[in-house]
Amino acid sequence: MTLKLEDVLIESLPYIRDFSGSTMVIKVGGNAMLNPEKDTAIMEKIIQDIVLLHYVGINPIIIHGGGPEINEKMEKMGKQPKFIGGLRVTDDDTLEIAMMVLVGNINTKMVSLINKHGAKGVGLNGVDSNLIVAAKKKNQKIIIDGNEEDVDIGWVGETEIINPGLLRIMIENNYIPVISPIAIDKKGQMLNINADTVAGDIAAAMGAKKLIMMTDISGVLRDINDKDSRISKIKLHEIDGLIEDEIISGGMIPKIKGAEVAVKSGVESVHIINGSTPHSLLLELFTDTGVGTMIFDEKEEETKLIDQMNL
Ligand SMILES: Nc1ncnc2c1ncn2[C@@H]1O[C@H](COP(=O)(O)OP(=O)(O)O)[C@@H](O)[C@H]1O
Ligand SMILES: CC(=O)N[C@@H](CCC(=O)OP(=O)(O)O)C(=O)O
Repeated sequence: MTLKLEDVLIESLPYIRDFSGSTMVIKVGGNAMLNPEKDTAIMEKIIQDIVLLHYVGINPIIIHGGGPEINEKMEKMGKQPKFIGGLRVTDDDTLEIAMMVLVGNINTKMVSLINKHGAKGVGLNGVDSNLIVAAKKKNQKIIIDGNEEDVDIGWVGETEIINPGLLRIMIENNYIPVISPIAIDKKGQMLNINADTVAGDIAAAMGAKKLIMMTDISGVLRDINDKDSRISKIKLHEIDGLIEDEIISGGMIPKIKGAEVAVKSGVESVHIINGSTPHSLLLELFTDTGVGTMIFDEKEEETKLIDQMNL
């Protein structure tokens, strides 16, 4: 059945009413926004949707990734990308490349698209006004040839403090902040930090209503080889089991952990959706059809239901 435009608009009304005035953190993954042809068509569609959110009264904060672009640049420079637990092993050169790609390239492109569509974008990274203060991540234990070894993964950050003052000023003044996942430590050393981790931390610090993570897959799959096995809802207490049973692996680990941090801090729900499906963000937020995986705290849901019954 094709819905008429007026039906679609009316269906969105309760959502717009509920979301207007709230802050939403939107994490746009590198895989979601760049198609293999490297044109900016998908990125532009995502940005159009975000500008629309802005004009219906939502305060969007964008965190972007760029993993595949960093891989490509590294390979061009003769370096082999390496990941441990979903995090990039980052030596001096890799940090330079990551900053070049994230801050210099992707961030600027996204801001220019926001401006093109009539809103005011501002590019930031964790160094600006000490937005993301991090510490170098401790050595990671991994199994090599059956033996447990301690591996230094280099200039990778683990969030210590988020200073959201600058973000609040921007939102109050109608700017859309676009944040690259580069952090700074207390001695002034730059650190590469996973964009999902940053998104979870910023959503928590800003008391966001929702965190939306846009990736290249329709959500968390029970079987990674079966695209019809999407888990539509994950409760907070189910997360550890999904990691232990290795249902969730690789790049999905920092995503679900970022989601956990956000929900534990009071963010209503986190949604993992396929950003390369055009306008999936609008479908997820403004229609009755959920398109991805929603992560939430069942205890909060129960309290909300009881509150509604007592009204
Ligand atoms: N259970 C799972 N369901 C879905 N994707 C998974 C799962 N486990 C691992 N993944 C992997 O996580 C990837 C998404 O993470 P990542 O590549 O880091 O994306 P992004 O660049 O959008 O952050 C998927 O493409 C998939 O390969
Ligand atoms: C430490 C670490 O892994 N940093 C990430 C930062 C970019 C990122 O997170 O990009 P996606 O969202 O596209 O995966 C990296 O170097 O790839």
